[in-house]
Amino acid sequence: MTPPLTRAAGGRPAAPVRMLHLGLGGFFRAHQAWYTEHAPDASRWGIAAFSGRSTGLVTRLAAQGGVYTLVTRGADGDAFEVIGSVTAVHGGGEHGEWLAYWRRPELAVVTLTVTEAGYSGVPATRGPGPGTGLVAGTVAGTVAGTVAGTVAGTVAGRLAAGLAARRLAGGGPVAIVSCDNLPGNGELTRRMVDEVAHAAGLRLADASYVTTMVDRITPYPAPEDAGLVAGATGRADAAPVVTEPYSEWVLCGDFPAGRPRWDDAGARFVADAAPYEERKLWLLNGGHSLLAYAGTLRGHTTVAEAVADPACRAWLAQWWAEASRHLAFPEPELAAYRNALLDRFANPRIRHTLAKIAEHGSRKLPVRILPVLRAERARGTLPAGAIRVLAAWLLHLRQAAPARDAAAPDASGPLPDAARAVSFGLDPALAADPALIHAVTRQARELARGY
Ligand SMILES: NC(=O)c1ccc[n+]([C@@H]2O[C@H](COP(=O)([O-])OP(=O)(O)OC[C@H]3O[C@@H](n4cnc5c(N)ncnc54)[C@H](O)[C@@H]3O)[C@@H](O)[C@H]2O)c1
Ligand SMILES: O=P(O)(O)OC[C@@H](O)[C@@H](O)[C@H](O)[C@H](O)CO
Repeated sequence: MTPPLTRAAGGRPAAPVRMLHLGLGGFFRAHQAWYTEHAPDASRWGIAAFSGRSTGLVTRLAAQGGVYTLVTRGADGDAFEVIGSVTAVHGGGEHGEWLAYWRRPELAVVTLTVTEAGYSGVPATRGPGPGTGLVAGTVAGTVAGTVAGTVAGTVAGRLAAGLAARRLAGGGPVAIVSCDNLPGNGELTRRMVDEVAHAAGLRLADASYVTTMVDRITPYPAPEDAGLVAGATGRADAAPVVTEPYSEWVLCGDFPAGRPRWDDAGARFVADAAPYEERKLWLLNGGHSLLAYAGTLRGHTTVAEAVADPACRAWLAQWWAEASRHLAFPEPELAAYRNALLDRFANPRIRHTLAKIAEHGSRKLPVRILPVLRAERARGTLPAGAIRVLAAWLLHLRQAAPARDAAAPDASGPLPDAARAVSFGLDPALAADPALIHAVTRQARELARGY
């Protein structure tokens, strides 16, 4: 029988907890935990990671002391590495433990990967922005209850409760680091926490909200991963993660209580993360969304399959040309970025499903596609690449069963009406642009007929 992977057998000694993480998924374990593992001071920086709600992964990881195998999957083979930076794992319902970590004076950094949905109600725009809509009596009541030790349902509520508990315990400032695919994610997090705290009348410990651009394609784990790891490493791991070789982390903000030396592991600290966020969100994530909707219409199920199709590649090139016009990088640098991206998308050994990427389009398209669409409309053009994404999404919403997106009800009925209603849901100004709605409708008809 294959012996199990444990901290004592195959791992390394656990580091003291000085970091908290919310959103114990695959990406956190392939990215932030990996950078921490590779920092030269890793032995001083342990992470306590909490799931959103589920406990399956928590149970499996806890049984092996938090360690797991990271499989780095290149086009020509796999590399296996045991990651030991996660010292403790908890289910999202363990609120007493959550608050106890916040009260520890040595806590310095809190990271988040809670998906776009974790920021629901907060418009994903830069700057102070309008009200977040999170201020409801129920939310305020929940936060107040959490401080007393009961259940908090939202990301903002959990953070506010933690900061309130820290203030009561006399703890110093911490850094809160959002690692989700949203522009200005640090400021966004600050707004939602402040609004909830204000509504609940909570006084919070000081926090620095760090904005980051994160990048490492990490598909949802597949059932066969565990067997593959056991065969290659001789250890039975119930919770391995498969990721691509490429990795990038750009951070902007202060760490008042210190941080691991992530820069020595390849992370970059910059004065303004916005250009990096835009490049990644528009070219990579926007490209993903295009393939997720238009590639699926052509019968593909993974990113690699879709980019092997000349029609999809041409659509991608068209979208990238439009987006690149509005990015703050020299064209040769963008060309190199796009070429590298094409190789990453084409990695045939990474099984990244289009169905997973297609989820929650109404949260994703506003940050991945709309800034480019608006900039193109402002210069009087009808950008075919961006319009194709909207048209393919519209068809996806009309076909998806069961509907997984809040916009699905708007997508029924005659196509022009559906195009207008779905566009209105993204941004009322789009629905008031007849040339655009006409172009989306025409493109949807063409896509529906098939190429
Ligand atoms: N997977 C990638 O390639 C990748 C790359 C860059 C960034 N990201 C970011 O990381 C996020 C997570 O990706 P993943 O692949 O780990 O997904 P995943 O589905 O494996 O994990 C998501 C985690 O977030 C938690 N979560 C979801 N909603 C929550 C909520 N409302 N409150 C608290 N926790 C919540 C879940 O419980 C789970 O632990 C993405 O949505 C994206 O924003 C992912
Ligand atoms: O994780 P999501 O759902 O926000 O988006 C799906 C993909 O576009 C995304 O996960 C990318 O693979 C990732 O952002 C690459 O760094």
